[in-house]
Amino acid sequence: MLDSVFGVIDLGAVVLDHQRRVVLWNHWMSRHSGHEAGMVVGRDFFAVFPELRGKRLDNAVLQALRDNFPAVLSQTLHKAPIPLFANHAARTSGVRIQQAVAVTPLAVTGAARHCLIQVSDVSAAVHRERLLRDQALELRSQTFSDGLTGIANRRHFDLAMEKEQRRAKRSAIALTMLMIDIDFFKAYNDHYGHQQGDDTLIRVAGALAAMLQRPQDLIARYGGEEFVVILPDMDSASGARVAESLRQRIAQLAIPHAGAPGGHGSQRITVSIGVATQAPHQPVEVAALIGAADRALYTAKRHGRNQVVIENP
Ligand SMILES: Nc1nc2c(ncn2[C@@H]2O[C@H](COP(=O)(O)OP(=O)(O)OP(=O)(O)O)[C@@H](O)[C@H]2O)c(=O)[nH]1
Repeated sequence: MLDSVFGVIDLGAVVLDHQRRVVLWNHWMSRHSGHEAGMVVGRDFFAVFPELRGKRLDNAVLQALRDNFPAVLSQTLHKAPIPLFANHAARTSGVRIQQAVAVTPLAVTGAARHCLIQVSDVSAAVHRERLLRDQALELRSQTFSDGLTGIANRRHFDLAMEKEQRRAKRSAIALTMLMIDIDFFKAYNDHYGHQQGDDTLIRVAGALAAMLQRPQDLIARYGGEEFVVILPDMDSASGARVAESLRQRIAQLAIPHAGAPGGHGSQRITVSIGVATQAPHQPVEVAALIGAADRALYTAKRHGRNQVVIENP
């Protein structure tokens, strides 16, 4: 009866004696390892699978036989320790079964301790797990990026800004932020239509993002045709230089804006930028910093747009 059970269970079962010789080898093991029981019974398990010598399973078997300790091999660390294959095609292409392996000491009357190695096929579970992880990553990136332009969204900005402000305060370094707004964008939409408005937003966002070179800099879509940039560890003068280069870059794109009031930026798409800086030893609230950048932007708009204005919080 036990033989029949061992023969049909959907699990690899191997019993080793105290010398690590194979005593029992079930049908599942024959099918997936390519070794028939007749070929392996009586042989050292680690001579059958020499690549396992000195590995985690070797250690687990030693502990079970010597110290009477059971062990479960972590699935995340040892995904496919034993060369076992679902079928011939998988063997040819070298794709192993993903395994969960447990080693259990076995007391045997009248003989030194044996151990049982159980191997289950967790390929489906691993596959499902990978799928779920990929989906979670995808969802996470959607939660933090703007659907239209692909740059960070407002939520991402809010979290990053809080974090950078705390870091700047703690490390007594400067923190600069820019608020950028496309000029006469309502007129652009009115003239070219909303679809082309969207395309232009994508182009402007891409051009601004490409100008930021330090990995710690972050550009986000703040809403509508407004963008924000966080420039950690940057003082006001350097921040203003970055802002000016961004302004020039957008003007250089030379995106026609026939709907802009005559004379403005030679009727090209332009941006106005407000700059605000938290000085190294003068931390302010995030809201105060954003407020200052916003006021600077408003001043830039009032003074004719297509320009950079600095305001301290
Ligand atoms: N195509 C498109 N337009 C948008 C989007 N979000 C906001 N807008 C438009 O952007 C325009 C912003 O206009 P306003 O805030 O009045 O300012 P403006 O016309 O840019 O003028 P100034 O900012 O004063 O230079 C509005 O017409 C919005 O409809 C978007 O996702 N796609």
